[in-house]
Amino acid sequence: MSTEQAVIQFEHTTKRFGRKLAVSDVSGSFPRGSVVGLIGPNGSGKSTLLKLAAGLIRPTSGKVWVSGNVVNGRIRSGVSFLPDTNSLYPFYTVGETIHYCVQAFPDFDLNKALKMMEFLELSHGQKVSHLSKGKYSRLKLVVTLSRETPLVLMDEPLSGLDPMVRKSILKSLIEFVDVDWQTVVLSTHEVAEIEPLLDHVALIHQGQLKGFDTVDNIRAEHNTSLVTWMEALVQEAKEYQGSASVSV
Ligand SMILES: Nc1ncnc2c1ncn2[C@@H]1O[C@H](COP(=O)(O)OP(=O)(O)OP(=O)(O)O)[C@@H](O)[C@H]1O
Repeated sequence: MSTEQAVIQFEHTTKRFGRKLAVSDVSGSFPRGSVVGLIGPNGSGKSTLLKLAAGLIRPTSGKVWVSGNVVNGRIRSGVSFLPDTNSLYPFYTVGETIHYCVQAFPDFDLNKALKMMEFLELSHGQKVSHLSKGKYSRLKLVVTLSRETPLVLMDEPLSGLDPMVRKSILKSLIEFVDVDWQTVVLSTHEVAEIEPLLDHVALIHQGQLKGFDTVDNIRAEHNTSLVTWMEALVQEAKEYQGSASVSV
């Protein structure tokens, strides 16, 4: 895939935290205009890959390209990032948070935010520190998805949302994304729940990219669900490691 077609490109990207190898020699491209699911077991390196693409951390070696430019530091424009931590100012109200975003991000679409807030039943006067976990997660989604950026990165966007509603919430919010020019990459453990929303899926295991394909191909060629595809590849990787460790 050429750099023009790819919105994110990893080129032998490695990230170490001290002695811990979090991402190991990942090479691959994520295409423009799709919804990509980053899946893998706990601690496999999903968050680290997203942070590398957002420029929040730097690779130990190798490169990361976003929209054709090498990532050298935090990207303020062109990328909207939803972290898996509590990232909102607790002393603001919901309305003040939105106002802050309008000031901070020239690409913030206020009309979109207001529509999402209405749909998600968020009231302007509520203080962020008083929001329930679910409402807090909803506000994070509004803040992230209201930005008109070519790349939207979301780390565990379903966390904190009530299992009864999270699928319908995410489905409705993804409809606010214009896949003609925007790409969404989201990490999740809830593979089965989000399968219908995804165009592509990338499987990360022990810091390595073990699989990348369209969801349609996985269903057609492997005649299986994403969960089964993921489990088979993880098992294969474990068996390979087992056989490699006994060979001399
Ligand atoms: N700042 C850090 N310092 C030390 N180790 C880290 C740091 N961040 C991540 N790691 C380690 O790197 C590995 C990959 O972590 P990462 O958070 O990227 O995985 P993940 O797939 O997002 O996990 P989860 O699904 O549990 O959120 C883990 O072993 C983790 O403990």
